[in-house]
Amino acid sequence: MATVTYDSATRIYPGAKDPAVDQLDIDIEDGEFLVLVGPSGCGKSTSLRMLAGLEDVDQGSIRIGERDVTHLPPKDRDIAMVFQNYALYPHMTVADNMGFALKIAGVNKSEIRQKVEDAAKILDLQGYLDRKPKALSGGQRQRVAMGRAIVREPQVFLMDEPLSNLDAKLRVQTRTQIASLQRRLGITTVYVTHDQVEAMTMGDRVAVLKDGLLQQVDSPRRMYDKPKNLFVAGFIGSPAMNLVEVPITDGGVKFGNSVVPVEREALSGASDKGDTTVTVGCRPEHFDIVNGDGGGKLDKDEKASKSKDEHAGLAVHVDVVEELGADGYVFGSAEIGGGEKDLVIRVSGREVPEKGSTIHVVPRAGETHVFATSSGERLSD
Ligand SMILES: Nc1ncnc2c1ncn2[C@@H]1O[C@H](COP(=O)(O)OP(=O)(O)OP(=O)(O)O)[C@@H](O)[C@H]1O
Repeated sequence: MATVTYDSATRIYPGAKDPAVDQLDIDIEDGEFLVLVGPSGCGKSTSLRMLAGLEDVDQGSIRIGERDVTHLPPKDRDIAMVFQNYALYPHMTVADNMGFALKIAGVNKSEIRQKVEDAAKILDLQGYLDRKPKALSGGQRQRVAMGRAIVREPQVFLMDEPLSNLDAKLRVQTRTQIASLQRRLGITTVYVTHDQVEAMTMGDRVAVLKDGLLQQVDSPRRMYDKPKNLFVAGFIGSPAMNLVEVPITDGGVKFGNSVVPVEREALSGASDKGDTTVTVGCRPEHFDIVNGDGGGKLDKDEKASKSKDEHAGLAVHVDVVEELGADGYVFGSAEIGGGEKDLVIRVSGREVPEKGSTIHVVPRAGETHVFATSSGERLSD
């Protein structure tokens, strides 16, 4: 087991103008499950391949534990990689596939057999050791690829989209299995995915990349609750956070009729930069329906007592309703900051409003986010 340190690690592909990975700094703890996530082309595979030794590091360095591995060949790094396509040898049995790296390393036959059987037990592959990969399901092949990594008992696991060839249901099952297996083995793991749900459900911490630049590295909870900038706010969460540009006014920031508290210094910081607007964010589940229309949450007495709030509510015209069973999502539009803005609002699956109706909502106190419109940086706490 070991820590992994990216220290200003940079990769510039020959002939490229901009770095594919630009001064990446991440300290990964011993035994940690770190997920690299971001849109296509953001540099996550390159970052992983730099750690694997499959891509040059042009500036900066990478360490595994105390060892500087920046210029070591892959075989000397004590890592095991699980690829997207599994890269199993079709002519070898499952057992031979799993034990191949140990055979090359000169480990004796009985020890290899023991390690393969131990890994097969963990992965529920005992009954398949004599089969060839073509006689396995996608999920079983994926487990063989995992098994091949496990038998090597490496210091670090590297995984590049290992679930992308599985269907949606199996992907959900397998991600839970991989996450719990990793926790059991306690081996430091770096995992690449473009799927933010996968990132949030599997990682101890998540690192979001964009255009080769690290945007934020944090626990899934913090990433969701306190996105550092507009990009992370829009990327993490599904459906995405509602982000609306509104004018800066003296009393703070107005979202419909609700005033969103922002520290005075943060606002003056934004206006010092010449910004006349800020961007306010509110997640779909952080709106309260205040008039009961369509929301139906409030009984008559409550409605009467809430009558004051009705005036505070933002009128949202319901364009489309997506019913997902437990939840429903209202896709609507509202007038905010002098313009018509699209909004997504989560409602209870049993109380979805009619398409074409109007509901009134207020962003829940303490659940709004404020970002500088020009730089995208977070202004609110
Ligand atoms: N061998 C290469 N030669 C030149 N440019 C490359 C090479 N490999 C990747 N790139 C470029 O580097 C950038 C980062 O690529 P990378 O594969 O790391 O992205 P990614 O985030 O893993 O994307 P994806 O999710 O699509 O796999 C991209 O702009 C890509 O076009």
